Amino acid sequence: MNVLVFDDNEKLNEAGANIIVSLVQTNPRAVLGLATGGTPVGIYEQVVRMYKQGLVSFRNATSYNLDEYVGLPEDHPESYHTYMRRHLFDHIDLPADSAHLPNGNATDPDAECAAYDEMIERSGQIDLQLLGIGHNGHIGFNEPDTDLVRGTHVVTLAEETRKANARYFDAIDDVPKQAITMGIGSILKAKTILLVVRGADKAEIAKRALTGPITTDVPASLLQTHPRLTVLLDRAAARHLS
Ligand SMILES: O=P(O)(O)OC[C@H]1O[C@](O)(CO)[C@@H](O)[C@@H]1O
Repeated sequence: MNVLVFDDNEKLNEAGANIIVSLVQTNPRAVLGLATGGTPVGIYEQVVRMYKQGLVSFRNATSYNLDEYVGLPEDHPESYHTYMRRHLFDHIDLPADSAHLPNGNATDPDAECAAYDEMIERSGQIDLQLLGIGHNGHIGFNEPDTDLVRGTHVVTLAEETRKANARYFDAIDDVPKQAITMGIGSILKAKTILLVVRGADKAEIAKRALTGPITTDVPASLLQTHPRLTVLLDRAAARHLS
């Protein structure tokens, strides 16, 4: 595990963006696993800046997002489809048909999940999976549980997750109760993983995830088993790590 701690969030964003951009520069056909939430916004800003400087092209790349809410229209301002367009896809040359997110409005969600896994498989697996972490240790929307699911699946969101994400909606009742998420197995199959953790409110879970026991109670703790994991933390999130 390669752990890097930053005093300055801009430097963290640049480091994260550099990892993504360097991968696509050396492998223009790279398969990127992308994340949403507050955590990666600054990294996407830096990726867009580097793209606009002509340093990289995503023309031949492919992306798969971790998750999408169930039942939210694709063009809802808080859908992850909209998020990705707003923060990244509208600003780079990644072809629209190469940018994949689960369809949270599929009439047959199980078939949608199976098809999503098959597509990732056909792309030859994810080269770099970008991840944030929930306060309860979720990655993607894999919530703490007695068992974790290997592939893409429909998940019922933990109340804590709905409360955390309520800041983006008018009211907590508007936050969807379910999502489609890539499973822990799909995440761990990525060739490299880039976990980003920011803020004092994530310090406790960062410590549990990175140094605590490997347990389904903290899904992110399974990342300790990955041979090529890089973690970027700001100083506040790293304060319980020695
Ligand atoms: O970055 P945030 O907004 O704290 O969210 C943490 C994680 O939870 C999710 O919202 C669920 O996938 C991720 O997008 C994110 O990485």
